[in-house]
Amino acid sequence: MFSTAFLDLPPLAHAAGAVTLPGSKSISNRVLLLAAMSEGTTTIHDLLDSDDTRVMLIALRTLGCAVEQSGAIVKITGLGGKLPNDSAKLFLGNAGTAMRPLTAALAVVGGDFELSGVPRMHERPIGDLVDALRQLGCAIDYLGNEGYPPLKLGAPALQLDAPIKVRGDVSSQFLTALLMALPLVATKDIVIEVVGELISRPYIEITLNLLARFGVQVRRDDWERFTIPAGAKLRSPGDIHVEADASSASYFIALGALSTGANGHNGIKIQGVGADSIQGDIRFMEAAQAMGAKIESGPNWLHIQRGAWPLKAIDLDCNHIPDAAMTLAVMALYADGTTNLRNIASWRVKETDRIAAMATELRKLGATVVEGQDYIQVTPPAGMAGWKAASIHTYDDHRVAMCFSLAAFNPAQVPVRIEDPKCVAKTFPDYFEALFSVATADTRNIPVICVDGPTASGKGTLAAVLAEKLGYHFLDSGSLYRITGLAASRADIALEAANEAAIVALLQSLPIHFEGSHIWLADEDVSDAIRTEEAGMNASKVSAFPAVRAALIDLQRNFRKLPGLVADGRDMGTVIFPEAPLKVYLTASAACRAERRHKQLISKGIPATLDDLRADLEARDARDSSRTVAPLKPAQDALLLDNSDLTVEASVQTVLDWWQSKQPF
Ligand SMILES: Nc1ncnc2c1ncn2[C@@H]1O[C@H](COP(=O)(O)OP(=O)(O)OP(=O)(O)O)[C@@H](O)[C@H]1O
Ligand SMILES: Nc1ccn([C@H]2C[C@H](O)[C@@H](COP(=O)(O)O)O2)c(=O)n1
Repeated sequence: MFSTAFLDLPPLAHAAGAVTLPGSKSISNRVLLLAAMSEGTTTIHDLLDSDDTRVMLIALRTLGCAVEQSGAIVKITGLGGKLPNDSAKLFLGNAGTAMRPLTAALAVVGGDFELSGVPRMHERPIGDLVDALRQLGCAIDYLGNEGYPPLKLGAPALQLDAPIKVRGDVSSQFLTALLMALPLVATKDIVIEVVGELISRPYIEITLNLLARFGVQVRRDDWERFTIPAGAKLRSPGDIHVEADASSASYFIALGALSTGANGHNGIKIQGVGADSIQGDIRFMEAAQAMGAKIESGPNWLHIQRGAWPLKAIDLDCNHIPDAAMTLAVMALYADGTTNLRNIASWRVKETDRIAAMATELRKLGATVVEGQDYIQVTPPAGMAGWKAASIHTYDDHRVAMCFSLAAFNPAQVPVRIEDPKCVAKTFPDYFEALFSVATADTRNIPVICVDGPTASGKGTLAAVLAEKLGYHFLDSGSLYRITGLAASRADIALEAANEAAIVALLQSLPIHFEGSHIWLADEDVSDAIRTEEAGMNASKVSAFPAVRAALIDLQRNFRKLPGLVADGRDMGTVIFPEAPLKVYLTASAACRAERRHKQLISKGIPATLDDLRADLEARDARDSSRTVAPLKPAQDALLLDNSDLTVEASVQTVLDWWQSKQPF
């Protein structure tokens, strides 16, 4: 997951390949609650691991439910509707799929409970559910604003005779919550009557479908009256598999519709969900097809290719696909006219006011947007010149972050900044990794920051922090020369010009691989072995051989991958990435560098003297600067930074400021 303050997406060119999507949030949290409240043990496969499922799991454990987790398999020992802990405070983050159903289940079972969430959760209405539960005799008080969480629940005095009326036109989660809770107390037939037109019906279908899997057949009369039969009991189905999330699939369906192929592949294959999914958002497929996507489907998979181009503008009632419809609003940027998405009032009470958020952010990109209480109309930017690079505010809303990533395919090739990318953790923590696994950019558009300079100037330290802050890959090019020197020494090959060809042959056979900050040679972690002063000097010697340098060029350039790269070394800016948009030449006085290296070695328990270290590093710099090929020197367009009197933090901030000054947002 990208936990950076922002993630800059360079203009993306193509996309092709396969993605396996995480489990559905709606199914995951429903299954967790049903499993916890049922009799028997349920083994849940492919459960979504995200913020919203995590708060549900914590809540269930707090209530005394036994939960065993091993990877994507979770085993729940059901409580059969009886809670070992009937007094608890539950924090439910911003998970509507936890807050609403848990409120209903705990209110009917009874106890002393407090349910709260993040500030936005306390702005999301729950009054209609509370009103319905109070009709049943549940004891519920508001601890903050009337109609909103946090809530306090007490012991109920249940009256099950009269039909329970619940509004269906604000959120279908209220009805879902009642449907899942009432089997816990169904000593007689319990009737629920929906007041107002029921929105988001497909989510109710998921609920009914899953209740049936847990042994409860709800009788439905149209979409107005639901009866939980007397004697209904939740019983574990044993094993249950969670489908991949159809709302998450919408981004990759859109991607297939937008992009041309790459690497000899055409289209996007989505694994884990097919056209016969029980999730309502799968009908996003139809909307995407109406806009031009070509879609094939099989058991648990979809394959999407670009069809009509530009996409066709549509006018659609999106009530049945409220979440996935946000993706249509971004696809509308690539359409041949104005797209009108109607009947989406529920967007206003989701993670944020999604109509306002989408309108604001689409306008930043150059679109013309008209918004109403329950609709949004999007007209694409006028021609290439109409597109603007934009920093997209994401409102702590995962779907805003994910759908706006698609704007990076704009024909004007302007970059898009996604603020707070970690908000995708709500449903799809590795969304951007999945995107980068299928998307490609023109290599020249993938940003590289080069940090070159003499020994112990702090290049590695600076470059690693920059990479972490920007979410970029990191290339420690010196490590490649160090490994080469180490391997040659171990093979008893003297580091002399006469052995250049033998050293290159050895280098080409080396099974080097990188894992985070660790470097492996076959199955040996050589991260420490290559860090000695001797290894540094040996690296300097082998790095003077032109054939060794040539053999390492492609390997280094292959580090230039989405979303970007920070590379440190001696010739990053002059030879390996000469067209990099930012080149930093980092220096510090020899005395200062010797002192830093001295401290570094002493702190690792390695004995060293200051004078020897200074002599060594000056000898190394002299060799590195005087060699014939790719000598150490600043690139002509490098910015010089002497950090003798700067802290690491100050150096990092200086370079980040330089980087920001080059961005269009
Ligand atoms: N601005 C700074 N102020 C103080 N100490 C620093 C600064 N930058 C780096 N250091 C420290 O200096 C030491 C050497 O830094 P680092 O290993 O990053 O240098 P380098 O240029 O990558 O070295 P080499 O070329 O040998 O790989 C480290 O202990 C690091 O913490
Ligand atoms: N791009 C590079 C990186 C490193 N080298 C050589 C010269 C250095 O003395 C040696 C070790 O580098 P370090 O790990 O200390 O950064 O490797 C080079 O020639 N070109």
